[in-house]
Amino acid sequence: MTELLEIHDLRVAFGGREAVRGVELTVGRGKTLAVVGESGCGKSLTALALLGLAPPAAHVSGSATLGGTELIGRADRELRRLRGKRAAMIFQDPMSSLNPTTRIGTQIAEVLAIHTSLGRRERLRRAVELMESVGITDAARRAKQMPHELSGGMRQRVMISIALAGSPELLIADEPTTALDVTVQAQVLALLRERTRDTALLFITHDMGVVAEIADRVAVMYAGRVVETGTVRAILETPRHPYTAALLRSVPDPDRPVAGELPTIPGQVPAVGAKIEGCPFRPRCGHADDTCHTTPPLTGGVACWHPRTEVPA
Ligand SMILES: Nc1ncnc2c1ncn2[C@@H]1O[C@H](COP(=O)(O)OP(=O)(O)OP(=O)(O)O)[C@@H](O)[C@H]1O
Repeated sequence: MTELLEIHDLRVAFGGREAVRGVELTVGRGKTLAVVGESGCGKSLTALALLGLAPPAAHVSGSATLGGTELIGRADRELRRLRGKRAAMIFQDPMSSLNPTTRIGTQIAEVLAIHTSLGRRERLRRAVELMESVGITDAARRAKQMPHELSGGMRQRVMISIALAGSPELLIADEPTTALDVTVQAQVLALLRERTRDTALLFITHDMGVVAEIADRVAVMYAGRVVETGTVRAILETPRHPYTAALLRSVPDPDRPVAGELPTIPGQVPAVGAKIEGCPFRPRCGHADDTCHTTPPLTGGVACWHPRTEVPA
């Protein structure tokens, strides 16, 4: 059976310099895939490219199908129609998506105007209901407030309600809890888990604690490619790619990873557009040998010529 989202050889380049270098990913219906990797490895660009939201200077190629519909190369007009209805996205900073001078309730009602045939009064009533459904207390009063009058956690709840208003098949969340403090982060994650039971979720994060909390499967990205993919359990307990293992090394208990930043790995991620010969992790890898001068394909969930087979102690 085909998966809801199937990404094949996705590439994003700026003036011939590739930032995303042939991403392979799938997300099943109603499943949550966490995409992890160090800053700059192309996580956000991959997500933006799917919905036609990559910067205008970006050249996007390859294939991404949502329920069989090809997204790459589609006209802006068609992608606009698709966004919100079949796929929606929430970002780290809700202020960047909310209109600072419009009341919260009105903004939700505007989205409902696109997705439903409700009249104006019904839309406002439904907006308040949606706010209640994402745990916003005193919603009728808050609906009349401006975005800056709400806390970061409340604003993110509003964004989640807006994103889910059109009942999309796919929700993309790019570091949606990174800017929140730990308690609020846990509440927003719980809400996302609860509200996306029937929605496929592509969740971008650099926080392994969050991965264990939310995902069914994980894709690890490095230098614009997916280098390992597997179930949360397999990735956290028996990482096979040396990069994944390095990311996890400072996590004391794989069953209960600590929340926080990824540990730093000596060396640097190859720059955007840098010529990469063979395995992109080779210069930082303790297991590299001559074989690694040839690019390892992503076979059996891991792109490595020397995948680890042992269970880490
Ligand atoms: N408009 C642009 N022009 C040139 N390069 C860009 C542009 N936008 C992004 N890039 C480059 O593409 C690379 C990948 O960016 P992306 O935001 O996808 O990384 P990321 O993995 O999401 O990182 P982070 O976790 O920091 O958000 C970055 O190194 C960035 O500098």
